[in-house]
Amino acid sequence: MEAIWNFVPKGLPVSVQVVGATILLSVVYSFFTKNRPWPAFPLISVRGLGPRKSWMNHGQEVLDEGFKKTNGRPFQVMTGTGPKIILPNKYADEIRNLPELNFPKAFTSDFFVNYPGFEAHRQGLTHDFLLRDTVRLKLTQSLGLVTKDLVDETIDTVDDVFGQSEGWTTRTIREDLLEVVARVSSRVFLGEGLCRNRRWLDIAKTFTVDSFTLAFLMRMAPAIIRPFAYLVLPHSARLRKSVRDAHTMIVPEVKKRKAAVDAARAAGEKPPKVADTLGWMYDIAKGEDLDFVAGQLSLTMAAIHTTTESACRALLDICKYPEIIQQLRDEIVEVVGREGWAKTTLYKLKLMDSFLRESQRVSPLASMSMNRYVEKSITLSDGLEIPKGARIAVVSDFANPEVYPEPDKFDVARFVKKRQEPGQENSWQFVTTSPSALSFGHGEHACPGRFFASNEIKIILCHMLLKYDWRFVPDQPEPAPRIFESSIAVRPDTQIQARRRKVEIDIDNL
Ligand code: HEM
Repeated sequence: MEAIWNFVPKGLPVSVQVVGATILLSVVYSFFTKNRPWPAFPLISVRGLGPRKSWMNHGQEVLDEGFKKTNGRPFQVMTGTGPKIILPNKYADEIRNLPELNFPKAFTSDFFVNYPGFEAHRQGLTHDFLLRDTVRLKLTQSLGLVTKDLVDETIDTVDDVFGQSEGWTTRTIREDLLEVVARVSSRVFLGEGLCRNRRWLDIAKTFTVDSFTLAFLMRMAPAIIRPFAYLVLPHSARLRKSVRDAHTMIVPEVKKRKAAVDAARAAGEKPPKVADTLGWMYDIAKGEDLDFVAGQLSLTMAAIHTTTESACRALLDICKYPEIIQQLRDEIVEVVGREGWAKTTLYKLKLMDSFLRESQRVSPLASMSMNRYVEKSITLSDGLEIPKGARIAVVSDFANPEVYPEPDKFDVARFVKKRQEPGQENSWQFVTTSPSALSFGHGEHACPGRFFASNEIKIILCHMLLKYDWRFVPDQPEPAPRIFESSIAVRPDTQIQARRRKVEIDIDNL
């Protein structure tokens, strides 16, 4: 130590010494924490940029280039938080249930879980069962029970958001659908009171975007200046306020439920039946004192923007292929008109189901899925070794002509036809995952909320298609998506037009 001080010029002010020491420590820290690429996998970059910038700004091009360069072999990309190994789609089935692969840890470093505001992400990492089991064991088992709530809230919300005008009005469609989905989902997540609470709806709508944007911007910054970036970026203050406000609203609800359950137990009675995720989460926690606010924010994050994106793309596809709308309306009038909102109605909307799957195939939310963290080195059946500590993802295969003949064509009935083949009835539903359909992931961690999302989108679309005509804004170019890393998103300023129409059936009173 004394030897180091011998290099420091005599008489240097202490403040300068401190600054110097900080810079030196930063360089040493960056050197040791720099995420190095894995030696056995080619690292891909494009357009003469570094690998990190290439991935952040031209993710899709990097994936195309990677497979071209390696002739379809695995390669790696450099994300803002280290390398990620990209596997070709053929590995999807083989890795889907491997116990060596961890789902939540794949996102730990992407979301800075130790910073205030990222509690929901931390919750997913430390108690991932809470969300998964609440959705899988409670919500999905209660889909029949919650249909009425979904329908009631959709009726009010769609009218509130899109109005009664019989002339064409221009809508910023992503924002509008986000409001609809936030309200309809919150009805089932938090009950009738909070689902219309303006502050909760703002949180439900902004929390995901703020946390993803903040994490993205922090990933762009070199590791050493991330703490400063966190302090100055406005998203972090908004995120912390959202968490505080969510506490104020949700904690009293949790206490109410806890009191009701405790009172019933004390009286030797069965706890009251609940039909919202807050109550279900409390059940799943089995007395463990978990952070239910983070749990709700986590649920909101998993559910609302994904569902909004899918509904939005479906509507854009209706504008792009206007001949579809009459076919979909005919089915709604026939099935919903005949059966109302019976338990099997949504299952019987087979053209709508096929349409949603085709929409997701042609415009997926991301060009890869199945993000996992490798906890223990694995060797796959063809000898491919994936090292412990690596993060991996599998590339989607939505344009494979062997699975999807004429893959460039939008065929609204593609999956109705597939389901009519012998033994294929259940293999091609919107919610069925497979290596060639990774929009909901695949295997043990495939999205447990997809059954709920499917019902919710169908109910919302039934109302929007019967009550309104839809079209692109005349003379405006077709809205292009926004691409970053591997995500493909509808631009927030995307506009289309709506016009109220006469309904064929009284869909509000079935
Ligand atoms: C169309 C809408 C949705 C899409 C496209 C979607 C997509 C996904 C994807 C790609 C995954 C990762 C799967 C994997 O890597 O294998 C996932 C996981 C998850 N999703 Fe969804 N999701 C949607 C809606 C929902 C909804 C509505 C909920 C809750 C009600 C939900 C809850 C979850 C949960 C809890 C996980 C984590 C599963 C685990 O920990 O094993 N999702 N989702």
